[in-house]
Amino acid sequence: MENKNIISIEHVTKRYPVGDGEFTALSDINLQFKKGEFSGLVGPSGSGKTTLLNIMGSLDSPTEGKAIVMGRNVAELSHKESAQLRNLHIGFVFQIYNLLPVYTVFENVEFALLLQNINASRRKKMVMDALEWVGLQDMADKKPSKISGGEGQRVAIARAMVKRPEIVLADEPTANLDAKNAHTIMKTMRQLNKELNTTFLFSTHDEKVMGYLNRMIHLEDGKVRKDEPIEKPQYA
Ligand SMILES: Nc1ncnc2c1ncn2[C@@H]1O[C@H](COP(=O)(O)OP(=O)(O)OP(=O)(O)O)[C@@H](O)[C@H]1O
Repeated sequence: MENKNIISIEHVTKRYPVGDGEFTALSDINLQFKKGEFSGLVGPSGSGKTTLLNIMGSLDSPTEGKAIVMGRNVAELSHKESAQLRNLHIGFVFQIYNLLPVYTVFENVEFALLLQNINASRRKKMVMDALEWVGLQDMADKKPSKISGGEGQRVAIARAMVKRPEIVLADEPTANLDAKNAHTIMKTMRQLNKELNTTFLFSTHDEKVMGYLNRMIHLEDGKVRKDEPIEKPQYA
């Protein structure tokens, strides 16, 4: 996989039915991502960032074109196969996957492993390693209501990373965080990107997030306006 594209988006168009007509959220998008990239989709609200992340995460399919993720065309996968692709290879840091309030931090992270056949002691080690990556090993037994927003977002990163996925998709990961926490979680993800060669792809409006990216893809009205490599990110 080293030099091959881990994600390839080929002529992807996405239309949603609205009333009697349809709305084009993505229009003929072509993008390739290599393993280990740390890149982001940026653009105004409604430009199609989340729609594109959903397609890359095999949560949605294109109306036209192909999304090839780790060599698999997501539109051709059965329900079970796309669930498997997500469970084994893709970590999500999405607002809609908030932490489950009745479970502890440990259990929230462990959930990502329960669909895999991993014994309890190995799971425990993996969860504690993931909590250590984000600096929360001492908070394993707390409930989400007893930790801060920034810590909660770090738990979400641990949950996305615990299975050591090849790809992490993060939709506005710093939303609702103050500057200090935003920098902490971005530094954590950059570190994991370097250490584990995990491919990260963000959707963001946040200048702080942009300051860490090695590549910035500007979306506007569902089209790629600019695809910009960044030699020297501001913070990285
Ligand atoms: N299920 C849907 N049905 C109809 N229109 C939709 C649907 N999902 C998204 N859209 C529309 O597609 C466009 C792109 O939405 P998307 O959420 O991808 O934008 P975004 O760039 O992520 O915006 P934001 O930064 O506000 O999250 C928007 O105009 C949105 O209203």
